[in-house]
Amino acid sequence: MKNVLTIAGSDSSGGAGIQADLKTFAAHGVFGMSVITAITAQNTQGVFAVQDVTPEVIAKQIDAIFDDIEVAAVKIGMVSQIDTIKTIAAKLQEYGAKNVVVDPVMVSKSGYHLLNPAAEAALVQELLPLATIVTPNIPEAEVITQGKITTVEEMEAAARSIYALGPKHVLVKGGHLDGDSTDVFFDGEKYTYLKSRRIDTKNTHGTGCTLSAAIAAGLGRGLPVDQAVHAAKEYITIAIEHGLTIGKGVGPTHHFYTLYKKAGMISD
Ligand SMILES: Nc1ncnc2c1ncn2[C@@H]1O[C@H](COP(=O)(O)OP(=O)(O)OP(=O)(O)O)[C@@H](O)[C@H]1O
Ligand SMILES: Cc1ncc(CO)c(N)n1
Repeated sequence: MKNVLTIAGSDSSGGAGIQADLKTFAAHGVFGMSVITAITAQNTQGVFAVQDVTPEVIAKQIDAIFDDIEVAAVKIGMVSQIDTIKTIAAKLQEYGAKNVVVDPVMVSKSGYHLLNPAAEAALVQELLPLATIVTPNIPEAEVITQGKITTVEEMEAAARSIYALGPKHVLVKGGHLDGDSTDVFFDGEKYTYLKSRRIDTKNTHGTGCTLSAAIAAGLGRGLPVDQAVHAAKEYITIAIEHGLTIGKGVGPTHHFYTLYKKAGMISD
């Protein structure tokens, strides 16, 4: 089995962050490991508090893993602060981490700043050059490129200018545009479009985390980047289709629908 690491924040309600990533890894048959960057008090209705983990303890968690265990891929999610970002970047370089997926998490669906706005430039400068692939949603791509994105053509232009910042591949996610949910993938030469019809649901908590974790799982299992991205898009689409009405707000997606169905554990 391949070992895949998530470096991200904890979501107490289990729909996003570390918890979504580990469920996604389990559903993909890879062994999941975690470095927790921050603890959030969060549920389907909002984020109520955040405690950042110190850079020293983040560095120790990374050392504990890389000193002992082969890491096939790394996914980076919520990184909170400039010092957190610098610590992660230095450690990943020290250990020569491969197959690095950067999900540039900035603001939660409920509007909470999970990344200190003052740390946006550090995320771009320190983490994007280390990324095998970076997966911004539209608002994140707007911050990175400092421009407005309202069409697929503007997503293409954004993917190209984000590519110029150093990542080997870019996936601009279209979940925030109206109409079909088309993601734009750019490998430095050509664009590929990952289309899915828009699923009419409120249960989309953690979709971005899940997609990036699924890409990391695919890379860890040895898939080429484009195949890992396509497989991850199929996975997130099924997970959204069978999203769970848990809590009073934006519920989580279903990580194990296909597996449970095959095992005869669910009938619908
Ligand atoms: N209603 C929907 N129907 C179909 N696909 C969707 C829907 N919403 C999001 N997606 C898909 O889910 C994936 C995640 O995209 P999205 O833009 O929602 O990420 P995000 O905003 O980073 O998520 P998060 O809130 O977890 O940060 C993309 O592949 C997107 O196309
Ligand atoms: C901890 C955490 N990471 C990422 C997200 C995605 O928005 C979230 N809601 N919470």
